[in-house]
Amino acid sequence: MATTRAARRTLRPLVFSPGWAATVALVAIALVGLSLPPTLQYAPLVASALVLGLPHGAVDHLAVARARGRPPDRGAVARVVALYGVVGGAYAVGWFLGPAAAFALFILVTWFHWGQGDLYVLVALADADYLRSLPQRVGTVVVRGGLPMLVPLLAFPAWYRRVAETLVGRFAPEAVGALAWAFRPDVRLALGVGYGAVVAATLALGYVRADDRGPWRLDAAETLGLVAYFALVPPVLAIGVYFTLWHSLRHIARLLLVDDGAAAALRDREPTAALARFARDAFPLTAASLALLAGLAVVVPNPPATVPEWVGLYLVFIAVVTLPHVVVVTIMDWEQSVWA
Ligand SMILES: CC1=C(/C=C/C(C)=C/C=C/C(C)=C/C=O)C(C)(C)CCC1
Ligand SMILES: [Fe+2]
Repeated sequence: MATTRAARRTLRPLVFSPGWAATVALVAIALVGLSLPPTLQYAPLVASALVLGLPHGAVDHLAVARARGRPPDRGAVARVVALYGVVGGAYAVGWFLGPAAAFALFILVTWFHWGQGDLYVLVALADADYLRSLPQRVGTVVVRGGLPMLVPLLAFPAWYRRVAETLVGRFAPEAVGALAWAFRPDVRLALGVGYGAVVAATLALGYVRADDRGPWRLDAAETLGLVAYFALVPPVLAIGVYFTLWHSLRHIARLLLVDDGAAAALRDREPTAALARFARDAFPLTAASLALLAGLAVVVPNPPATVPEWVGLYLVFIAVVTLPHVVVVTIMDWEQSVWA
């Protein structure tokens, strides 16, 4: 991977510490039995529309060319815009036609995408060379993506169902019934047992194959720490913090490393200058996204009226842009040999 050591060294503490600090703090708060007021629980997800969250995808139009080591020209930008129009547009129509299926797809796509984001960090920033084979890397994606997408279903099924209802309810409230099976205790038990087996097998194989145990220990500590986090912290708060300070921050670090100007700033130990470049690149499409979100609020059958309903609609919007975003990130994975 053609990223210089100096740039990675500047980046590493900035990438890992905020996510760790926030997860440890929220686990501690949960363990002492405190619960944050609902407004505060929604705050990180609301803030993600402006800070880190939405912006992390708003440079996709530049990211593919940069990952290929080329300056993004008009053609490259136009191709990504077309990808968003076609793939995102089709999926948006899908939400109107079959909102329950669209929700299930959202969960599966996020599972893959948040898993692939962590796989990149392990390989590129944490030197996880014990991940030697494709099955191990697939296992790692299943494990890492399952932390935010499956653990809350096991620990907080009522919350999970309520969020599903709020998303699906913008289109057809009764359609959520089609998902009832996923919340049954026997289904959740089976999912939990199967997932636990994949976690144990993936970590055990990594342990055996690790020459240097340091990166493996980091992987295991993050995995088990996030199991505790998603099992104890109420899901809307947990996902909001994870989306911004974990997934998005890590992806932004990846974007800085493929932007020559930002990488040079990182080599000079000027992370603020690197971040300023990112903010400038991300601003136009973040603003455009918020305008599209406002448009979506007008055309859905049941426009949002409360904060949770607005958050539900925001998540539908995120779902729609995440599908093309995953295509972009998967091409980056390919260019950067993340899977092999
Ligand atoms: C809020 C929330 C949920 C779903 C959140 C999702 C699916 C977010 C996806 C965000 C993406 C894909 C961002 C882009 O990278 C759950 C799990 C239903 C549980 C209850 C709280
Ligand atoms: Fe992402």
